[in-house]
Amino acid sequence: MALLDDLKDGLLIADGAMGTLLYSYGVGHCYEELNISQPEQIQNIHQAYLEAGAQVLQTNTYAANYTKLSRYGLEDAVKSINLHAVRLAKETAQDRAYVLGTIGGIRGAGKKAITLEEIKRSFREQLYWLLHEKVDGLLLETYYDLEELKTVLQIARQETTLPIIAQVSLHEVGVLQGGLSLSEALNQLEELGADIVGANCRLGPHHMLRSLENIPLPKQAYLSAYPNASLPDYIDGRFIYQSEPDYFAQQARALVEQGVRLIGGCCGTTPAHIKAMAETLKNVKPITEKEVQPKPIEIEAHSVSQGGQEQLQHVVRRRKSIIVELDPPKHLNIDCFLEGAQALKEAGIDALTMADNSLASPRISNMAMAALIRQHFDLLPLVHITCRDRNLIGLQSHLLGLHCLGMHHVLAVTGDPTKIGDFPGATSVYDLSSFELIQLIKQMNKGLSFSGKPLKQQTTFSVAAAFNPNVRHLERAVSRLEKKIEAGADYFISQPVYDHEHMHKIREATKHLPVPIYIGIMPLTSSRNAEFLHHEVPGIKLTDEIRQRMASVAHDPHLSQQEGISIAKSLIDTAYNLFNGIYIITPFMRYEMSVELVTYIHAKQHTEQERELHHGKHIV
Ligand SMILES: Cc1cc2nc3c(=O)[nH]c(=O)nc-3n(C[C@H](O)[C@H](O)[C@H](O)COP(=O)(O)OP(=O)(O)OC[C@H]3O[C@@H](n4cnc5c(N)ncnc54)[C@H](O)[C@@H]3O)c2cc1C
Ligand code: MET
Ligand SMILES: [Zn+2]
Repeated sequence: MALLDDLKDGLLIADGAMGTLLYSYGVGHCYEELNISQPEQIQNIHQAYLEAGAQVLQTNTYAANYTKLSRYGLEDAVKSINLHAVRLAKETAQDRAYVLGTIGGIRGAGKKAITLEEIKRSFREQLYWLLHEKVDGLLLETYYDLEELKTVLQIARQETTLPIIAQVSLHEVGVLQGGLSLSEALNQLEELGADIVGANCRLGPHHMLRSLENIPLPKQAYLSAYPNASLPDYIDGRFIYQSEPDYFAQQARALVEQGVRLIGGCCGTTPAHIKAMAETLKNVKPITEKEVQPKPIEIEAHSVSQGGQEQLQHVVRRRKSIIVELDPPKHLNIDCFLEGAQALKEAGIDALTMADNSLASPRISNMAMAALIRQHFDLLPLVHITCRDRNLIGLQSHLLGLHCLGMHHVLAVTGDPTKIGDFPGATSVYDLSSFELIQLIKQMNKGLSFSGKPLKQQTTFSVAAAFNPNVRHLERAVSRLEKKIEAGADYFISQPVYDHEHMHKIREATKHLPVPIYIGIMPLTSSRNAEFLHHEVPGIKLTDEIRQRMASVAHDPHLSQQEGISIAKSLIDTAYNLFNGIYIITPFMRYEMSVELVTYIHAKQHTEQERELHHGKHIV
């Protein structure tokens, strides 16, 4: 409790970075493992911070949990790494500094698909050993995801009465990923029992200061800040931070004027920064009152109409609806694509879906082709977006571009692996999973970027997600759909299905879902095509009967195409009675096959309407 007593009417100077300092010395391996293999190196760092004037030291345990250590095969070393870390810091500190057991956020800047259950397990184990070794307090730091920080804070609060410092990290000034204001986040942390609340990392002193300006002093808790030294530069393959200790010290003073009482440094800071800061703050007293002009974060979002365009998920609830996939060409002769789009428009489809480099092979950008078909044929484009080809920056810029072009229908998918495409060595990005991409788009629909920055307008995306029903355990695929709905999916589009019985099973397994499904139908073009799809394309399985039917006409290309159409029609007959949405996938730009199937569906609809009319008349 002494630490908190000291803060009652004074400041506490904390230490600076551990990780980036080790990195600057050339350490390229797990930093926390050095507690065991190079204890003197860690103690030298503690010693240097202590001599610089730090009154609070952090243990070298930022990533010393099961989840992060397992990346180095060190998952069994959680206990020893944490125990050693506390001993090293305490031996150095003696009675001259407090020792905080540090536990870093796991989810990091992108909300990686790691469950809270796993985070809790990892956290509990590390917490146990840090408390066991009698630290003076806990430093929960670098949490970009508030949900994660709140979860672990509650666990820590139950386990100890020691001082707990809870620090978030921000991408943008004053606002958390997801759009919550820093002030509100700190409020919530205080309510959950954090003794000191604040922010660390990511922002240099300038942006940290701007983030803390205009936020009120916490009610009971104290305020902390551990800014980075600067923004990092990338020189000769290494990240370098500007080293300007005097500037850092001046900014630290300004931070104290905003109410900060526990002040240290994060990435890029060194003992020189802490020394300059300690000297500058020597006789400085904390502020006790702060006048704040509350400045609510202006989302300024207003929605933009889609020009009367009804979203597909509503259309398909109301009536039968057909969408057709026609993929952009892999070459620059686009005549055939445009002819196909025109023919499909005339056949009366609801939307044309265009893959995003499907099978991981480059095609003309679907955004460009979408612009062309809208311009030429006033056809509704549905643009697939994969997480494979664009990082978090590229994805957002792509989505903003689509919105500005008036393209509001997207399908959010992971993307086929590059291994199966034309460039098997190409990198795959996967900054986001398909679930996270759906969430991102839905956040943009609220007027916020990934980092919480206001977009000044709400996007109006209607978001489809992928459904692969061709799996052994259908219930598992359905539970993925449920998660996608939770993430915000408005409707589903499925892989092609080639089995009548399975189609009934799919209907049974999905009928409870609150969102509609477009069921996939792809006409086969030949027996070879059928065999390839069956044996080599992930997510597609054909029945023996269908393969035999195609094999029986293998000698004649025309007959093969006819047989393919006839199989597709019979699958449509089944699908038609079970689902309102039909998704036809055009094989090899043979759009005339898709046109024939669309016409077939319309004829069915027509007959049905006639029958209903007739029946109705009869009743009257
Ligand atoms: C309608 C549709 C359109 C598509 N368009 C494109 C496109 O334009 N470009 C492109 O490159 N790819 C496209 N794909 C392929 C798609 O990206 C991959 O097939 C993807 O892995 C499945 O969809 P998802 O991205 O939603 O995956 P998710 O459901 O998020 O699955 C991601 C990972 O989980 C695994 N997984 C999926 N289901 C299960 C399960 N039941 N149990 C355990 N693990 C599972 C998968 O193997 C995958 O590795 C499309 C797929 C569909 C259905
Ligand atoms: N305190 C930790 C360190 O300096 C925080 C790092 S933030 C990525 O290593
Ligand atoms: Zn940092």
